[in-house]
Amino acid sequence: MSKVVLAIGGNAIIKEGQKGTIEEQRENLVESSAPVLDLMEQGHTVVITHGNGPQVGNTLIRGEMAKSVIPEYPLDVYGAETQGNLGYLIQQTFKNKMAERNINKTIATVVTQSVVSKDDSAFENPTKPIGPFYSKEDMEKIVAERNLTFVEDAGRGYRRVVASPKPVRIVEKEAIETLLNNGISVISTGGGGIPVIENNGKIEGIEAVIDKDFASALLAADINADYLFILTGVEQVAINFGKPNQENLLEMTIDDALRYLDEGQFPKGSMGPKIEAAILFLQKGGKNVIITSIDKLQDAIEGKTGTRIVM
Ligand SMILES: Nc1ncnc2c1ncn2[C@@H]1O[C@H](COP(=O)(O)OP(=O)(O)O)[C@@H](O)[C@H]1O
Ligand SMILES: NC(=O)OP(=O)(O)O
Repeated sequence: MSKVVLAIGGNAIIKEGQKGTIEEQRENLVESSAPVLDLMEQGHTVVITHGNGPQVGNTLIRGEMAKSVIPEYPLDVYGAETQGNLGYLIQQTFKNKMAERNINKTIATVVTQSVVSKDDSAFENPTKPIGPFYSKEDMEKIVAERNLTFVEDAGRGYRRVVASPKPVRIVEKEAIETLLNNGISVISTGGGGIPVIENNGKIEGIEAVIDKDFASALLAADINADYLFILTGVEQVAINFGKPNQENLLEMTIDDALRYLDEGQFPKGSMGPKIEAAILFLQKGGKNVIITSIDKLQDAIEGKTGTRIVM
């Protein structure tokens, strides 16, 4: 049986147009659980990683709005909060659904740190969209008052951006492997892992939000996963996305992917990092990497849909 890493987008847990209540997130996770449980039932070893873009942005706003009453925390600590919060929601929702289906397995969350380089140029050039989507008008009001950077995010509105350095090492890799080797399903590397740097032999947090697709690719390669699934809001990657001549792709070579990236087919804040993460996994020796939506997981594993990136 295969070892499968499933990277679930933060935007699948808080969907477009939703406010992000706990009820909404639980409901979205219930919906997401069935295809994952199918894989567990088939005997695959499952690692769930997840995004936190909407959630960490919301937590940041909560901290900023409450700062006259209670201390603000740095962004890495807010990232840790989202790992706990989402890990809890995922493990509880999935465990309840597993009980309904008599799947007798343990599922547990690992608070995960990802080492980044303090010299990463991303610290000078924020690109990671987090938090809610704003209209142009609302975004301009915020920018007039505060020195924040926003980008237009894949036609869905404007979002605040923060630094997103590349992960270079997953600190808790051995703990994750030990759990998997003992039959425990793992939720880890949430939000790409809590960003930390190495300083004189010690690790310490740094303010950023890591792209969960890069961190998932790194983890998947490190634990020799057979499959990396990057699960998002679309069934397939497309060229000319959203245009009348949109063409969905079942397979794409690395060369094609690099050419399309150059042409701007895959935006930096949304599909771009997923394609780059898929390439990273293959370059690190990974074999199967597929981008699809969670409801199409089974069809994608059978090669019927999704977009498979190949050497
Ligand atoms: N070329 C493309 N093909 C398919 N989807 C695209 C493309 N370009 C942009 N997108 C958009 O990017 C989204 C995925 O990015 P995002 O929502 O940020 O990811 P996540 O699911 O990790 O939160 C898709 O749901 C789609 O709306
Ligand atoms: N951290 C991260 O990549 O989150 P999203 O997938 O929600 O953008």
